[in-house]
Amino acid sequence: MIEQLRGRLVVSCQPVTGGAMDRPEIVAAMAKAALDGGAAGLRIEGIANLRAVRALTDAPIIGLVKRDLVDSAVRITPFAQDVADLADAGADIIAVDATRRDRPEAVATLIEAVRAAGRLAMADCATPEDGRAAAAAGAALLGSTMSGYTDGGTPPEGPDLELVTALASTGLPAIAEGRYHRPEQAAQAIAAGAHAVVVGSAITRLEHVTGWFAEAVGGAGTHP
Ligand SMILES: CC(=O)N[C@H](C=O)[C@@H](O)[C@H](O)[C@H](O)COP(=O)(O)O
Repeated sequence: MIEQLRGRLVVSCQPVTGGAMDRPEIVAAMAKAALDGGAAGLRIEGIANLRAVRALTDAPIIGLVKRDLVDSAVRITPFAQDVADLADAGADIIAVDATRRDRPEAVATLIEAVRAAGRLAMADCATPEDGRAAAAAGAALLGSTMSGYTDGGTPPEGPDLELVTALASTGLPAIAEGRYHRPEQAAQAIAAGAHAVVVGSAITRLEHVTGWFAEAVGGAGTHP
């Protein structure tokens, strides 16, 4: 499963929440189009979306659930029950937030739940320390997913290639993810030691990509 992703592109098919594309059948169509375009794997949020995509491909799927909790800023797969639901819906790899922030369930508990379900744990990290802790807890892959999103400020413009290199130095496969908006940035990630690159917004968030162009010519959309 991990070998299938070596040096390849993973497309995250996560529509803007509540947007026009936010329907399982559309997520499934985006996933099929991404595979047809050369993606080796997919990253899919939500149980209904995951079931719709699983029904049409055997390609590796990274599954996650996002929750907006009142007492924690952690959003990605915060509960062991989410892990069980994702495994049941057919995720091959299960992504969990691996940042060291206040959270309802410990990172180690979530990784253990992934392993108990017979799946591979992807630790979504913000720092090299997150990666080292997740590796010690049994994660199979380390992602740079959370870099730039944990301090409440505006994230930087570009991706965090330094973190990719740091995560790769643990010896586990490092997944470059977060703000890869151009093909040359994805290629740089592989050169920096990434095992695979996840691209989301630039491929599957039509509102975002449209907004980049609309802003450039002086307009504004209704979605962020
Ligand atoms: C921080 C967070 O919650 N990231 C999420 C993780 O699944 C998604 O919203 C991102 O779209 C994904 O990481 C891909 O990144 P980008 O869309 O920048 O290519």
